[in-house]
Amino acid sequence: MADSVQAQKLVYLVTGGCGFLGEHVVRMLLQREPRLHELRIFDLHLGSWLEELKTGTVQVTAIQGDVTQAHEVAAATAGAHVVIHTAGLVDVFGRASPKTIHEVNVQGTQNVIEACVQTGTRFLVYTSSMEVVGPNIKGHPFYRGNEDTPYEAVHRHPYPCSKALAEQLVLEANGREVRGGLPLVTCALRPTGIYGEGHQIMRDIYHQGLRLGGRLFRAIPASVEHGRVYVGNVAWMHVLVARELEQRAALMGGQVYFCYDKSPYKSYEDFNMEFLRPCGLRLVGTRPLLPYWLLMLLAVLNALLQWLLRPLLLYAPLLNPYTLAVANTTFTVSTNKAQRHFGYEPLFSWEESRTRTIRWMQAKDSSAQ
Ligand SMILES: NC(=O)c1ccc[n+]([C@@H]2O[C@H](COP(=O)([O-])OP(=O)(O)OC[C@H]3O[C@@H](n4cnc5c(N)ncnc54)[C@H](O)[C@@H]3O)[C@@H](O)[C@H]2O)c1
Ligand SMILES: CC(C)[C@@H](O)CC[C@@H](C)[C@H]1CC[C@H]2[C@@H]3[C@H](O)C=C4C[C@@H](O)CC[C@]4(C)[C@H]3CC[C@]12C
Repeated sequence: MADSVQAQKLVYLVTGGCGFLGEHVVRMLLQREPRLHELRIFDLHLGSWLEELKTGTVQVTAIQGDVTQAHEVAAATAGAHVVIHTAGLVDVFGRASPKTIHEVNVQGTQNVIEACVQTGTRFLVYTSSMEVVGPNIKGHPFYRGNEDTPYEAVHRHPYPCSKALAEQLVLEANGREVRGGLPLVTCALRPTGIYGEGHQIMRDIYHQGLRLGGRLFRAIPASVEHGRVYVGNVAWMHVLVARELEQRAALMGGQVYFCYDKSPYKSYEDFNMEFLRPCGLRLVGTRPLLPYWLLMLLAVLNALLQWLLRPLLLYAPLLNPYTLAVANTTFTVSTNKAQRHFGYEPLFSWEESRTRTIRWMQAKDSSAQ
């Protein structure tokens, strides 16, 4: 793309562009992709903040649409040079049915692939997830592994199953002929737990702490490492991959890359306290206050309550059997494949990532008061 773009201006499509990660990808493209002519933002729910983006030199086109509707995806894709597909149902709390999760994450991704083939779009970057790999249903730890580390990736939960299927579709589509006779070039990025400005789960945990008098009670051993990556660095990796995919198609096409940066290896709870402590919360206990079996019993009761209440209301607490198992299983990555293949270096240091996230939390806190 580097050769051809000097003459032509690029059209990008970002699906899920109004989501937590999607918004950062959109803003990063506008800031750091000088060859952009048009940026199409496709989402089921368009944000009002999109209006502020329409004052620049890049044509910003907001498209309200559903990835499960093939014709809507095809219409949004027609004429695009690159598709960054972040749209998805990120649900591990039982809010959506397994069927809906599959329709959005798997069929939606298939629709994006077919749209690229039918309309002649040659470059597709898919936002996959660490959960394609693990933690698996056996609770096997993945300790500072990389893209080549052997690991039994067996899943039962609808979300990781859907992400694994979607990723497989994307990678298998690499090399397919698109309209015009050239090959489709695809790759998949696997973020670990993303944090940063706009992270709803962090906001939920903060509000849970406020309801408990400024305290959170340790449920996970501090020794259980959970990989986290700053949203700005994940967005940057998406922009970089999209830029390099044509020039390095032979190397990058059909590849997966973990998203990583210099965020420290900590337990999920201890990592969150990096941002919640400056907001006045404290984590009670140097080790879990309740034994794992009792936590699992509470998690199962939450799942039962969710099922019983479903006809009346949506009860979707953070603690359920799946979230407890994931939080309780070490899963961290240590890799430099993205650096080796396309020169990725984190754009934001750990200190910058932490400061930005704290500022966002505190701004949210003050606006909520
Ligand atoms: N948040 C994380 O920690 C994390 C980690 C790894 C991977 N991911 C992946 O990153 C992507 C974005 O995740 P996120 O955390 O920003 O989630 P999010 O829910 O904030 O954003 C998803 C976006 O997709 C849109 N969307 C959902 N269904 C749609 C549909 N049918 N048609 C069109 N748009 C639809 C939503 O409206 C939303 O704007 C997902 O594919 C997710 O699997 C997220
Ligand atoms: C109630 C306690 C046990 C509390 O510690 C639960 C935390 C739990 C809600 C999170 C622990 C690990 C998180 C997941 C992980 O960061 C990676 C993910 C992959 C991504 O594709 C989607 C989000 C997620 C599944 C993320 C969701 C929240 C946790 C399960």
